[in-house]
Amino acid sequence: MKYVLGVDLGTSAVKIVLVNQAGEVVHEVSKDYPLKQIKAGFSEQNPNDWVEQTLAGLSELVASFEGNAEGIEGLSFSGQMHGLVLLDEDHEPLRDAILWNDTRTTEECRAIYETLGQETLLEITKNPALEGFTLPKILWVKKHEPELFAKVKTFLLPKDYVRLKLTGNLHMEFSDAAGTLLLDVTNKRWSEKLASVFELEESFFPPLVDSHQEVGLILAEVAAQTGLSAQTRVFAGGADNACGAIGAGVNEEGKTLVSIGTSGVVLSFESGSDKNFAGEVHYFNHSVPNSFYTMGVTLAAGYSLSWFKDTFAKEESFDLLLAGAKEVPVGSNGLLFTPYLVGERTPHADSAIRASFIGIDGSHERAHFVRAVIEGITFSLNESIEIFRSYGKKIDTITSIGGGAKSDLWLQIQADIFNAKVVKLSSEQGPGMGAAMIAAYGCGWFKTLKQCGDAFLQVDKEFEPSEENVKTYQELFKVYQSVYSGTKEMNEQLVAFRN
Ligand SMILES: Nc1ncnc2c1ncn2[C@@H]1O[C@H](COP(=O)(O)OP(=O)(O)O)[C@@H](O)[C@H]1O
Ligand SMILES: O=C(CO)[C@@H](O)[C@H](O)COP(=O)(O)O
Repeated sequence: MKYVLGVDLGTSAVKIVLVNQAGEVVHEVSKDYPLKQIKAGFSEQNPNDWVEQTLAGLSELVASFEGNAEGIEGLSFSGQMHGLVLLDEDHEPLRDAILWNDTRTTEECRAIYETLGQETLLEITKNPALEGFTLPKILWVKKHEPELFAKVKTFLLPKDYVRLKLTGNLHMEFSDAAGTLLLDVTNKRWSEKLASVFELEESFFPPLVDSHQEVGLILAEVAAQTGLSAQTRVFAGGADNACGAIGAGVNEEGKTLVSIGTSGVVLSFESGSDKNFAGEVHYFNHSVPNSFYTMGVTLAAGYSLSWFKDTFAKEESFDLLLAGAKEVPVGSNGLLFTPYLVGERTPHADSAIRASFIGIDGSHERAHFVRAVIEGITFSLNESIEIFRSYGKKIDTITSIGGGAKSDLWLQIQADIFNAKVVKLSSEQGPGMGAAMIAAYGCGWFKTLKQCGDAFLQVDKEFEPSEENVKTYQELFKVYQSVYSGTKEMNEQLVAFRN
C-alpha cells in the first residue's frame, strides 16, 4: 500500500493526516503552538514554532505507523493564508510572522488606495486592500521597523516557510500568492506595477509554482529526524481555503463550501477570473489547475466559540458545552451575538468594530449564550451567502468542513440559517485532506484532482433546512444585520480605551 501526507498549518495547530490510496485517513496528529496577541489588533506567531511542531508531528506519526515509511510517497501542504514571514539572506526569519487576523494596518490600506487607486488595485489583484492581506503588512514593517526591513532579502507565507525548512528550496505557489495583494491574479505573475509603486525589488519576490508542482525531496536531516524516507517527494500545496475546497470536493462550477475553523469562510468555485464582484468578496487562484474561487470571510468564527469556552468554561469540552445549547430554542430567546472579536472582513471591512451580545435578559443562562454565539457566527457567514446570491449564484447545497462541522447541532443551525442542504463528509479535515490529495495527484495516482475527489471523498450526513426554523432565522437575521450599524460608532469611540 502507498500513502501520502497532508500537512495543514492552521492558526491554532498543525494537523497532519496520513492517507492511503483508497482515500482513508489511517493516522492523524495535531500539534499546537501559541498565538501572540500583545496588543489589541496584533496577532503574531514564531515561524520556528511551526517548523518544530511540524517535525514533531511527523516524527510522532511515523513512529506510530505500522507500515514501511518507504511507502509514504509524497507530502504536501495547506497553510493559513496571508501571514508575512520576512527572511534575511540566510533564509532565517527576521521577526515573528504577522498573521492573517492581525488588523494593525488600517493606515497602510488607506495609503495603498491613495497611491494606486481602488480601481487599478482591483483590476490587477481582483481584491480590495484589507488589513489581513500581506502587502499592507510589508508596508507596516517598512514604515515602523526600517532597520529590520533593510535586512530583508525575501518574503514567504507560513506554509512556504515550513516547506523551505523541510526541503531547502524556496518557492511560493499561486493560490497563496493571490492573497498577498501583489499578484496579477489573471496572468499568474508578480505585478511589476505594484512592485515599482511600493518600491519592492525584484529579488524580494520568491519564485512562483503551481500547487501540484514537485519542489524537491525532504532533506536528509529531516528524514533522519522524522523517520520518513529521504525519497519522500514534496509538492508545493495550497492556501488553506483552496485546499479545504479540494478536500471538500469543491472542484467545479456550482459548488459551495462553508468552513468553520478559527476563521469562517464561504467559498464558491469559479472557472474564470472574469466575473466582477466589485471587491465585495475575495477572488483568488485555486489550487485546482487553471481555476479560481471567490469567498467571504468571518474573521472570528470558530475563534468566537473557543474564546467563549476559554473565558467561561475552560475545563469543558466543546461537545459538553454545545449539549446544553441543544435544549435552547431557535433564536436563543431573543439573545443575539455578533462575532466581531477581532474586527471583521465580510461584509464589513472594519478593524475597529468589536463583538456584542444584544438583548440579554434575566432569564438567560449560559446555554443561551453558547447558542447565541453559534447562531451569530452562522449569521455572519450568511451575510457572505447573501452577497453570492445577490450576484445570481444559486446556493442550495453546501459542504461544511472545519472544527464547526464536528457538531450536528451546528450543522443543523447552518442548514436553517443558510436555507440550504448542508452536507458533512466522512472527514471534516478538509484542508489536510486537500493537501494529501494534491500530493496524490502530484504522485500521479490520478489524472485530475476531480478524479481524486471522486475516489477519496464520501458523504457522511446531510442536514435539510426546517421550514419553520428558516422563517424564524430570516426574521432574526434582519435584526442581526442592524447590530453592525447600531454599534459601529460606539466601537470607534471605544478604540481609545483599548490597549
Ligand atoms: N466538537 C466541536 N464542536 C463544535 N465546534 C468545535 C468542536 N471542536 C472544535 N470546534 C470549533 O472548531 C474550531 C477549530 O477548528 P479548526 O478547523 O481545527 O481550526 P484551524 O484550522 O483554524 O486551526 C474551534 O475554534 C471551535 O470553535
Ligand atoms: O485569512 C483567511 C482567508 O483569507 C483565513 O481563512 C486564514 O487562511 C486562516 O484560516 P484558519 O486558520 O481559520 O483555517
